[in-house]
Amino acid sequence: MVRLIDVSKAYDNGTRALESVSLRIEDGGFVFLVGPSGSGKSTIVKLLTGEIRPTSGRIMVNGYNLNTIRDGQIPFMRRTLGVIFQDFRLIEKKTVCENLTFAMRAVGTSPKEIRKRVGYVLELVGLDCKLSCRPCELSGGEQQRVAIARALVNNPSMIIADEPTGNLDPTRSFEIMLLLERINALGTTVLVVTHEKELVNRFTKRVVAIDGGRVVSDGMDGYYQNEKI
Ligand SMILES: Nc1ncnc2c1ncn2[C@@H]1O[C@H](COP(=O)(O)OP(=O)(O)OP(=O)(O)O)[C@@H](O)[C@H]1O
Repeated sequence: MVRLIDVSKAYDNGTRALESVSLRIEDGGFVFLVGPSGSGKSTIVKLLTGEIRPTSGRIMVNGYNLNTIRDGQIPFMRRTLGVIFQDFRLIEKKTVCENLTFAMRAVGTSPKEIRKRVGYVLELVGLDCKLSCRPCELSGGEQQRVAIARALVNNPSMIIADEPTGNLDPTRSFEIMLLLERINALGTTVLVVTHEKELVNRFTKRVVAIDGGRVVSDGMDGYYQNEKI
């Protein structure tokens, strides 16, 4: 479970990125986080991953209190999260299989478990036939599916997808959202940051909208309630 309680963030140059944000995402939830450019979406993601600390307020992520967490515990907290970015961030010189294996070796998984899990996640994202390809041999949508598979290999409780469809055409974007919906149905909590209004409107999901660093709406309607956003 994720909780932000009255969280504010001012950067070193004085920019007030978030003002008293409170947000709760239950285990197994699916949430779209939407808002215009500069509204504070990435700041929320960075706070959740422990990349930055809040100026005030409390943050809990999957059982870790980020206000009191020791530096040595941050890698363990991060293992509860799988993060996906707009630009995929795959290792270009490695094959699909090696990209996934690398992420699992980094946390000390046994070779037997790696083989089993890599096969499972690649089948889940529909890329089991591409395991020997390098990223440059794949389409944008396929590369994003590899990035999703990599985020899933270590079995995180939650996937955070930061503009996962920003580089994809509408059909591929919809397929990626369907895949994230399927992953959510299998039990993983999903937070998707996006500005793609049409895409959000195709799903009936909780939509949290932020503007000027504040939560301006939070509802299950599956559409932007605030026309300005
Ligand atoms: N490292 C930083 N130092 C100073 N100000 C920052 C920093 N990072 C972000 N900001 C400012 O904080 C505010 C929120 O930025 P943030 O990146 O969270 O917005 P966003 O909603 O993710 O925007 P976008 O959709 O364009 O990525 C903006 O005013 C931005 O200029």
